[in-house]
Amino acid sequence: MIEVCNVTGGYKKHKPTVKSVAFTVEKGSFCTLLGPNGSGKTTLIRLMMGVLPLTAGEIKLEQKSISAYSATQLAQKIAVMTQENQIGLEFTVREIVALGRYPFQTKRFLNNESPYDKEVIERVMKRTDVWRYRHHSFNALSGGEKQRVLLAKSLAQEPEYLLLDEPTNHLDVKHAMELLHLLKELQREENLTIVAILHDLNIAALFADDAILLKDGEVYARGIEEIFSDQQTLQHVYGVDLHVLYHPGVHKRQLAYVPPKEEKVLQAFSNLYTLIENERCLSVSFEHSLRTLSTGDSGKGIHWCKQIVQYTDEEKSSDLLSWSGIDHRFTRISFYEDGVYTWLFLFTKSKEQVNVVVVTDMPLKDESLLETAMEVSAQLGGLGINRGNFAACAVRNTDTKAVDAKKIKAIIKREVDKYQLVTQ
Ligand SMILES: Nc1ncnc2c1ncn2[C@@H]1O[C@H](COP(=O)(O)OP(=O)(O)OP(=O)(O)O)[C@@H](O)[C@H]1O
Repeated sequence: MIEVCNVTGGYKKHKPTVKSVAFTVEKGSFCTLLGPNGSGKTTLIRLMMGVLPLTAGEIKLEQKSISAYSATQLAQKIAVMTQENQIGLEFTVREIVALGRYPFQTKRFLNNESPYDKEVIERVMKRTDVWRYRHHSFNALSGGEKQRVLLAKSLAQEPEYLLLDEPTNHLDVKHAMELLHLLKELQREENLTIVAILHDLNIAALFADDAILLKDGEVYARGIEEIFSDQQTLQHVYGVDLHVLYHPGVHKRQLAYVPPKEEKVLQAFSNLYTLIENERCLSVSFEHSLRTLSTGDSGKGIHWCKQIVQYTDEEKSSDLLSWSGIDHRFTRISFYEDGVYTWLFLFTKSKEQVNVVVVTDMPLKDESLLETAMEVSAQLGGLGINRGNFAACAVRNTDTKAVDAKKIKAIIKREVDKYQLVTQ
């Protein structure tokens, strides 16, 4: 266990970079240090390693102050992987990794490797996928390759604790995921305790068990669940607009960053779509993708959609929102304008079911699209009509204005009632 007890310190005595930071890293856990550039993450790692002096507080490793450990004793327990990407002398990759065995060697010479040292060096190089570069010069490697060599050097120390400063820096997505998987394996198999500075918040949310969020050298928030469920905290600390989402495949949260909004002049509603009605189909297509909720044969769910096609024959299309088997005799296309917003309704019939497409420039967010779908379903059901396929498209997927649910209900009722007359 590592205990960071009210630690203050940095580069200037009277202006500390890290201020009264306190947290505990449990043995065998994976804790990530988060925070924007300059928030003090690297400085905190340096303070934890005793590289920088503390002005106040204490760092304890297994209940004992780190100042009570000798440098060798500490190196036998903790390995640190920093961002030192340039090494002055010409070392081969293997020589760099072999430096990790230094704390265990009694005679401190490079060629004093025991058979066990050799075995460890080979094992960690293979595990980090750098064995094939063993005879290459370290300085001639790419940034990502160097990063993996530095990890191999840290692992060669066979540490119980591993402190990593941006380990995925320079790594492509495959190598970043592999490195994190490897760390998780080591955590599981060897009970390795990991403290890692991570800039990629989505990677942090996927792999870490615990998190400390720093802002201006102080702990602003802590805990994976607490930090990643709170959109406002992350927006405030990082100063970017983002959404917190659930990962579709695993029980984790992920972030979707929102680009700065472009000032767009909203076009007249009639210029936003193209309607085609011919023997083969009824198609509505949009110049830009619209936020769409649908139950079509293809393109089910909430997504962005550029075209909805309803075929008269049993045709199917997999790359756009479509359904088939409509009877043109029962098609009704109508508009509703309330002076501010416009609604386009397409009613069609296939077999004994009524399909509905609703397009509007009213700013509807996803919840309102869902409410629209439920309202259409309820209204049709109330009239004893079987609901078939459905799509609701919003020109603007925003939440800036509260949507008047009563008004939507009244518009849908009016249009469904009118359609009922067509089917009779
Ligand atoms: N050697 C140094 N001497 C003086 N000030 C330093 C030194 N290293 C860092 N600082 C300052 O300390 C503050 C915190 O830096 P630190 O590197 O700890 O932040 P960080 O959170 O790791 O940032 P990043 O995400 O950019 O790596 C910054 O304002 C930085 O300018």
